[in-house]
Amino acid sequence: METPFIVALDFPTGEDVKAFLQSFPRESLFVKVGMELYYQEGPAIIHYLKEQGHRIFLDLKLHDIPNTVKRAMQGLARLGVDLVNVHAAGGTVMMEAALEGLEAGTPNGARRPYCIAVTQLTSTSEQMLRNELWIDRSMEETVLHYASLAKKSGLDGVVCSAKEVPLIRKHCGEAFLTVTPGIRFADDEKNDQVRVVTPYEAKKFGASFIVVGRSITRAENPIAAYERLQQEWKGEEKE
Ligand SMILES: O=c1ccn([C@@H]2O[C@H](COP(=O)(O)O)[C@@H](O)[C@H]2O)c(=O)[nH]1
Repeated sequence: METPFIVALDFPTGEDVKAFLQSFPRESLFVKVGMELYYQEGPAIIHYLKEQGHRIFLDLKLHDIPNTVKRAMQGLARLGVDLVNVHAAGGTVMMEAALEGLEAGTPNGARRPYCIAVTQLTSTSEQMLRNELWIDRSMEETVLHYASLAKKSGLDGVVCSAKEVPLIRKHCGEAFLTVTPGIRFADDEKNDQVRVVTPYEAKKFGASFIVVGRSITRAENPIAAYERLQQEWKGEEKE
């Protein structure tokens, strides 16, 4: 899945996506389709993006009883996306069922989509963890525990903040994928994100992939923002 940059296509319609992608006429991107877009456009948007040569992270964060997740994953595997996910909070039996569904649904000769688990959303703070979710552990301990459950279930990696990557790498190994949203340039608004890092910091923490939405999609010049991302990843942080 070579490029480390995943562009979150958080748009309400396929037409908006097409208009946005016109800025990148010659680029084969790694894009993320989330709930906003998929719930409106369904499989058609996946077929369109595949035809255009883009790689796809279908970010639907499945979290349900094991049988439901297994059957849903069986259908998603047929779409031919590269990466899908679940919530680790669904537990190991649910995560194992997700993999079984993906394996059953992957067409002969194709590679099954990578499957990763959300540890804790990057919009969650340690205070929310304790006061709302009643998880009486630090953010790092909680994220590491959920990552360990994902690894034990056979998943390929996790969604986490880049801040937690060094700890996860140490315990789950270098091959375990860390896909990290909550990315902002130093001069950006955080919006609803809490555990935020810059692209430069994410690289230093060792993230496998960074997921970038509004910093590119809502930029005045998305191409310039994408190029800035590439520069920062190479180690050149803008002052
Ligand atoms: O913990 C998570 C899991 C998923 N996301 C998704 O990533 C993008 C981030 O968008 P920005 O505009 O760069 O904030 C968005 O699609 C989320 O659904 C996440 O942010 N955190």
